[in-house]
Amino acid sequence: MIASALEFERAARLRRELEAHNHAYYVLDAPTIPDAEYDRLFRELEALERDYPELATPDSPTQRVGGAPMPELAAVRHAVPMLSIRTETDTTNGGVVAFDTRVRNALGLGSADAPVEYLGELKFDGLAISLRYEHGVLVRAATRGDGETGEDVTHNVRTIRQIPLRLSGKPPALLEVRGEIYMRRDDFQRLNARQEQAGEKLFINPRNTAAGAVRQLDPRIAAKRPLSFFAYGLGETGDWALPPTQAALLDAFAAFGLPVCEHRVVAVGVDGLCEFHDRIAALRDSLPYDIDGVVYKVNRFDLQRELGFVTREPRWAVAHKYPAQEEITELLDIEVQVGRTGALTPVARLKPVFVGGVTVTNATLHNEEEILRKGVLIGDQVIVRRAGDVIPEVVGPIVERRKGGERAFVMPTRCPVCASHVEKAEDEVVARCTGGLFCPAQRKQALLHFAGRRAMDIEGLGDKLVDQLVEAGIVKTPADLYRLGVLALANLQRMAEKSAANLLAAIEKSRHTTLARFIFALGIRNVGEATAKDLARYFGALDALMDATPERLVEVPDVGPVVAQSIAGFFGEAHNREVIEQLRAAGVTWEEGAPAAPVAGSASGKVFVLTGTLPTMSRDEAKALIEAHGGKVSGSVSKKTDYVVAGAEAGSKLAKAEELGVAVLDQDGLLRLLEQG
Ligand SMILES: NC(=O)c1ccc[n+]([C@@H]2O[C@H](COP(=O)([O-])OP(=O)(O)OC[C@H]3O[C@@H](n4cnc5c(N)ncnc54)[C@H](O)[C@@H]3O)[C@@H](O)[C@H]2O)c1
Ligand SMILES: [Zn+2]
Repeated sequence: MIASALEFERAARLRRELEAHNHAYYVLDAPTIPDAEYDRLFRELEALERDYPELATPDSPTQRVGGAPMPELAAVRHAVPMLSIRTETDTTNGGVVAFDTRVRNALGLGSADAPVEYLGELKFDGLAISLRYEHGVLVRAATRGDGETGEDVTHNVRTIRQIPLRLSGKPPALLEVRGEIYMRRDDFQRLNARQEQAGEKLFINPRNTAAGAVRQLDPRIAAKRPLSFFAYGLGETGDWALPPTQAALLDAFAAFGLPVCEHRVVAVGVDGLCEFHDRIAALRDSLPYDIDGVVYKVNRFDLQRELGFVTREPRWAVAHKYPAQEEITELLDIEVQVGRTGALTPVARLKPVFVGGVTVTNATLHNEEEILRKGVLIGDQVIVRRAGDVIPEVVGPIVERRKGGERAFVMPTRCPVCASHVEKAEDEVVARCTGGLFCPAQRKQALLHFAGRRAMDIEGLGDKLVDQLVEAGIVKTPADLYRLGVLALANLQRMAEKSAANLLAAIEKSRHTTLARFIFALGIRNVGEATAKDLARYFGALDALMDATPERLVEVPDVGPVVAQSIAGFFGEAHNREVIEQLRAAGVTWEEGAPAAPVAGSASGKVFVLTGTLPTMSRDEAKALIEAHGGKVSGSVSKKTDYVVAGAEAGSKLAKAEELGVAVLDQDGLLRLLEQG
């Protein structure tokens, strides 16, 4: 066949694209498409070049390994080139049969000859490295580069604890060990958690993070990235009398103190390889690191030598890949889910995609900031990753594939479940629905909290019962509890008449409570039992609390701006007020008193901060004394602080007071002030 202009152009285009992807992957360590997509393009070009040999060029990506070395790093020539491995595309056992047949034919074996012995290994998803040991001492580490010339990365590799600087046992005078540097999945997650905390860019996946770390110019950066290593092959070996097989070589490596993966098996013929393939496939998710497949190698070195090489790969090895852990799909929409505590979580709705062995249709995006950080737009082509038993995630968009119709996600200002307003505290990343008492998404949580022992104390209203009551639609808000009858309860599964009567009695008993318990029972965010008590004491009556402004609320002892905002936000939501009215109408009562008389004491209206150890008073005693004189004690020093009371070993708060010019008192000074006013 003669290639038409169409095929000619397609091949040229594929070469250009693959070239650009090689650069992004091998040189920048920042690929923009998943490996699976790259492999599809690569195979398309291979097929074109096979069908139309005149399209093949000597510089085609199908003819070469890796990418150009970085000029900033010193070049290292590999005496024994670092090759690629042919990937068997047939994902069934056909691939194994084809490989075994090729090997047998090349070795001139007939059907009467014994099956070939192979070594099955894992195909680690990391970065190939060549370690040169002279007289047992690590003298140089080099990347693969373009296979002929790599980069000197000794300075970084020395920081990897798993790579011995000196071999143990009786190593030969010269030994080049080849292997894979990779990052464990848990190390990767911890690293990203640290990045997130520091507000820094998240890494995409373990492979590119490992490769990026090894190719840093500054070894201090590499030292901070937790890297691991497995040895699996040989470069230059001088006059070392080689072990006879790959299996024996790996044992020798282990004896030298080099890490060797435990999952390796001598497999006899096609059946042995298939068994290994299936066993590892079942194990893959539970391995602590990513693998993209298994590798089969002819075990005997004399046979390997006989088989030799083609352009970029040995004839004696083949890789069998597993389903990709990263794939491309379309981000159809971003929906918002409301959790039990009212947290709003954006969830990516994806065009179904097969990745990591399962079909994925949605993935969490955690929060709004995460979406901004990843830069994904609704309608984008995105990379989806599912590795191990980690939940699927959207890695990022493929920006080059945007068509212009994509749109940004906007966090709703109303809860998508109950339409209450949504609030996001200044120092929080999570947005929340404020309709705690009313929101169906938060119903179960709200009821359980309401019925809790330290709240309304409704005995017998636990997890299972709340589930049933909510799922049967019998109870929607706490107020509905007080309208329950025996009839409704009798319809529930496994509810005996006796326990129904007991529950109703417990509900009845809870009808009369205290204001503090009632406030706590409402489940206002950041309002615990102690704060509820303070609020009850300070305001005396519920209406006064409900109408208090944030400015007024911060006057309550121990209530800061964040708590004040939660309280005001909660009562600002009309739905919550409705439920409170219903509770009152249902006969829930408590004693109300007068608001705590503002203590017209000597410290009235003044804000104090306590720090260090006072000579005779505990911190609680000092606080009680200040409050008894009408003062307020706050936890941190600001411009609003009137006095800092400093004892022995006062720390940063004292320094801050001095910096802001706030008056500083010792214990005597405090006592004098409170006495005299
Ligand atoms: N996403 C992109 O843009 C992009 C671009 C270029 C390459 N790639 C990916 O890179 C890979 C191609 O690179 P390649 O030429 O290195 O081929 P390869 O990764 O498929 O196979 C060769 C490599 O396998 C590794 N390996 C792991 N375990 C091994 C073992 N037990 N024994 C021997 N070797 C082992 C070695 O590092 C070796 O260099 C493909 O997976 C491709 O998808 C992706
Ligand atoms: Zn809601």
